[in-house]
Amino acid sequence: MIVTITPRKLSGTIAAIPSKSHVHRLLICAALGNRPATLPCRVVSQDIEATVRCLRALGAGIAVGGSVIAVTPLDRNASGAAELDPGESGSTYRFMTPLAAALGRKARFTLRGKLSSRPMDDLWNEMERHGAVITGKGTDHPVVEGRLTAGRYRLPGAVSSQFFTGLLFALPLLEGNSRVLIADRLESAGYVDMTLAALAAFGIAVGRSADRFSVSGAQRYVTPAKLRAEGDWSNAAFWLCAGAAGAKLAVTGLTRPSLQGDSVVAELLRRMGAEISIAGDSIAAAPAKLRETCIDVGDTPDLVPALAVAAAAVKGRTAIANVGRLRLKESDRVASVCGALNALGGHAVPDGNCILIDGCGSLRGGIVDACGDHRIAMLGAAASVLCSETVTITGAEAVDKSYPGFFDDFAALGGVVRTEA
Ligand SMILES: O=C(O)C1=C[C@@H](OP(=O)(O)O)[C@@H](O)[C@H](O)C1
Ligand SMILES: C=C(OP(=O)(O)O)C(=O)O
Repeated sequence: MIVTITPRKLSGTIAAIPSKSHVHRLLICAALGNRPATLPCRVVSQDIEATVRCLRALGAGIAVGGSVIAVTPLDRNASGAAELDPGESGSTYRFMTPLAAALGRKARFTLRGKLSSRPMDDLWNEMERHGAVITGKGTDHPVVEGRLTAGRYRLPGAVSSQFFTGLLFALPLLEGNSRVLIADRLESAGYVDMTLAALAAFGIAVGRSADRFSVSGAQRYVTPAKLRAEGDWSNAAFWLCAGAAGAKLAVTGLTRPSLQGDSVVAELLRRMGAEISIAGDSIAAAPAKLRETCIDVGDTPDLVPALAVAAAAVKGRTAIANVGRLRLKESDRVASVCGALNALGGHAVPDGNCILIDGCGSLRGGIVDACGDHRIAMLGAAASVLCSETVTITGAEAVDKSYPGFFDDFAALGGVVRTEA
């Protein structure tokens, strides 16, 4: 799909969609829980559909409809091979791999897009040391068999926090006690904190110290009375950064303090000089004279495409530091973020472990290739608030991965959007 945007001043308020990271976690816990549960979820993205599909394949009963996802827990004693299709969702894939092995299920995966080239080796190595047999590595159809055993796991902290989250869902189901050691600094740590909070809500205890997680075996997931996912700060960041860059935009339904590390975006924009106002669960961002900053995104990699829009509005340099792991996402986001900004007349370059953005307060317009990446498509649209000419986004359907109604919301804010097949 090709989307062409004619620049307009945007204004208005958007209701945050449910956090996909939080919904993944609540669905997995509910599928392992002790009774049926319902989760309000008014927007079901492709990634959420992926988790629903995989949990169904493992035997959970899941009905999606009427802004609610109803979950009947899976039968832990089910056996036989399961066909798991995580689509392009890295979270789903890395959460399901140890979970299927903990349940002793043979899992045949079908991976799509770039997913087979995203890192898995460190997780697989540890799983193989603990009872799993994995074939078809590096293909779109890896197969995981064998039953995972408890013990001492050791993983690098600077590849993907999703390895830790996957193990933390799985290890409480095993017979013995386990430890998961963090080989170096854990990046994207906020996502693991979100996992621990979801587990705690289901009565699962995990010990946490600076360099390890301790997990007792034979724990039971006990479904709480009410499930509710927070509003999605990662996607709200596009509206807030577009607001800081040149529109007055507000997002409602954002929890504070939040389980999501990406909620730091409000603070980061304030540091850049944007006018951020907070009233209850509503956050508004308005342009002001933005200043040069250096932002470390080791814990919040998904914010970079949105922050790049705010950085283009600064008259001066923004250094976005600790970006190495952005190369491991749906696209190489170091290249695709720079490519998108530069295609619109901006100045962004990779510099070691940084992206340097030299803004001049405005952009020209041009053609942005979404590179099969939802967050790059959203970057293109949000950046149009700074453009004097049209912005064309090729592969714009990528937004469906996390935010299917993105262009409807953009139009609701006064955006002028033309769509071609
Ligand atoms: O656990 C999660 O929900 C996520 C963790 C992060 O991945 P990494 O831990 O690989 O950085 C993030 O980029 C991804 O979009 C969602
Ligand atoms: C990287 C992302 O997701 P995942 O890793 O789940 O594919 C994302 O949503 O930006």
